[in-house]
Amino acid sequence: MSTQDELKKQTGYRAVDDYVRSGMVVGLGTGSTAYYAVERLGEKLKSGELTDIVAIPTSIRTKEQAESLGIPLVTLDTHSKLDVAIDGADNVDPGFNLVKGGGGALLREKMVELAADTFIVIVDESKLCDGLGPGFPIPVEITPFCHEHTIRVISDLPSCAGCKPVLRMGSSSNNKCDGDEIAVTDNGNYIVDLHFTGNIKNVPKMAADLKRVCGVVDHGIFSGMTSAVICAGNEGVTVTTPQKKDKIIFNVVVASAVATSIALIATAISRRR
Ligand SMILES: O=C[C@H](O)[C@H](O)[C@H](O)COP(=O)(O)O
Repeated sequence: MSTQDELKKQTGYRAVDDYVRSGMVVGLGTGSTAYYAVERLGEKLKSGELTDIVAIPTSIRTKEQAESLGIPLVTLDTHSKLDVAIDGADNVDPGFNLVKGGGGALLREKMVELAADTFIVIVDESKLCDGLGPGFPIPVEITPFCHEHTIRVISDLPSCAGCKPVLRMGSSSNNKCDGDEIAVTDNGNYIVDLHFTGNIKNVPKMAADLKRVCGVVDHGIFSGMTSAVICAGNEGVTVTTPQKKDKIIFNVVVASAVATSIALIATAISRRR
């Protein structure tokens, strides 16, 4: 197993160990990192450490893996609310915005993960970035009908200015666009990968603009959804939550406000003397 796979395994196992309890409805992500969370869940069900679990897979690949491990599966049609969903990501920025869909599963992932009370993102440290855009192209799932027109409409959006749209070829589960055939998602759609050379200036605006294009089914920007990021690196595994980060920022702001006030009072006192 490569070092990167070892890190992926650490995050996948940690997510199941920390966040999955007996009796839960669990969303199963897609990709080489989520693979290990599914593996761990199967292992714990088999050993009896976890019982009474049902899971919702986010792709045909994950469904097949879960079935092979004997994990009981349901769908959003019968279970509209999940306790927890665990999935990888292609990029994570400091504001917990994600790029997903490198494996072509973004639509089912977003549907399932939006329905979860807690959404745990599992990544190795190579996925962390300063800003979305240059690190990984933004996948957009579009209908096959007149897809060239839809791609033109997307590239004409002011919020997508400067992006290079590339229709995904070959397998939907890589963003390399190799192969002679257009890649088709589990939902029968195409994917266009938007390549940016610099950081996207206004991620929420771009996400909203993309969503409004008729012909776009959904996009791979997942904002405001993350409950925690479990990240494995050479230094170990860290768990970061938006609340924890806000608290740190708040503490820094309060500390600097207190320091400024003390300095002002000290200056005022020394002037009086
Ligand atoms: O469509 C695929 C998903 O969004 C994956 O979660 C994402 O591409 C990360 O996959 P991996 O863990 O294989 O890097």
